[in-house]
Amino acid sequence: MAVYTEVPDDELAAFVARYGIGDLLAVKGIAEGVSNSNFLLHTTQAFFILTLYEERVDAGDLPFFIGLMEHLARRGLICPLPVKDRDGQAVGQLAGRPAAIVTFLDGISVRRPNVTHCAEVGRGLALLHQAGADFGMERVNSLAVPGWRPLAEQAGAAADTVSPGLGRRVMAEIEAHERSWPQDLPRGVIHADLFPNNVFFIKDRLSGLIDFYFACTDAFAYDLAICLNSWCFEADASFNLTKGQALLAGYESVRTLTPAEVGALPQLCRGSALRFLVTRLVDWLNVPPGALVKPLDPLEYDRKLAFHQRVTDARDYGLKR
Ligand SMILES: Nc1ncnc2c1ncn2[C@@H]1O[C@H](COP(=O)(O)OP(=O)(O)O)[C@@H](O)[C@H]1O
Ligand SMILES: N[C@@H](CCOP(=O)(O)O)C(=O)O
Repeated sequence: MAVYTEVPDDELAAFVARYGIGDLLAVKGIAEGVSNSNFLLHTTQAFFILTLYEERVDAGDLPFFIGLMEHLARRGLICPLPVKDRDGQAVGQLAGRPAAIVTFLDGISVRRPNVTHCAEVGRGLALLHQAGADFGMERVNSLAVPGWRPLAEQAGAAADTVSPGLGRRVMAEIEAHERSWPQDLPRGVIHADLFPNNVFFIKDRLSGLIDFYFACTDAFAYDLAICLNSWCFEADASFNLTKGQALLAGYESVRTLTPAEVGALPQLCRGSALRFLVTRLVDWLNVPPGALVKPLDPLEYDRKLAFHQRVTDARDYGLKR
């Protein structure tokens, strides 16, 4: 359960009162998520989500995240809308942390996506890329290639306690990407963490996207690679080509990939598997004492990486050309 920060009742009541969202009827810590502390608020008006931003989120980035959700909502994308307090501010301080309240989205996330879900998320991702096109702000991706080595170094020799030889495998992979990461691909606002837990469905139709706290300015095809990794593998680490085909076709029903993006896709998939391998590895080795959180398995991404290392052509992911 991701609740790192406990909030005293009186502080919470005073915080909520600033937002004019009715009186608090109930509050529950939310079990899902690993990055921030999230609470479901039930007030006399509606349900809301309260997020306390934890260490991984730089407070200086909050105007980008908040502004992005407002922008995407204006462009018709269904995503949480930050609520403003009586001074017109979306971000306040609660229990010593920056905190915000956003609207609650209906729908449920799926644990085992089917082919229809994959097609829907591909289409949704492309719509997000389009909707972000005229968002005026930029944010550097702090978890792009230059961010991987410091994380691997932080894990250090302890990586091999998770799996023998893991530290060496990760370093070799980082060096390969540092030498040859594709440049000049079409770029713009990307979600950068559009995993199944961050996408809601109602009856197999995508109903909303959440968790924009890794969003940044980077290559669109890298975002697509993150989705291929998180939506199209089976539990036994085999890649499901039908799901890959559906996800890519869903994406291209809105935005056609350029030849450069198609050519780069295998390396982008490899790199994005590595990105989640290294962040999970560091989290696995550093669970904060007392935090109610279950770290995610880094080796799931080690197995996915092994698959990508054998791929040479975007057709291996289901691209039809
Ligand atoms: N706007 C929202 N509407 C409905 N549920 C939400 C919303 N935001 C978050 N949640 C719930 O909270 C969980 C954790 O949120 P998430 O943003 O993924 O946290 P984290 O930033 O820790 O990853 C989600 O899986 C979902 O169940
Ligand atoms: N999606 C990442 C972890 C980030 O978790 P979230 O709860 O912020 O979506 C992973 O699977 O490693």
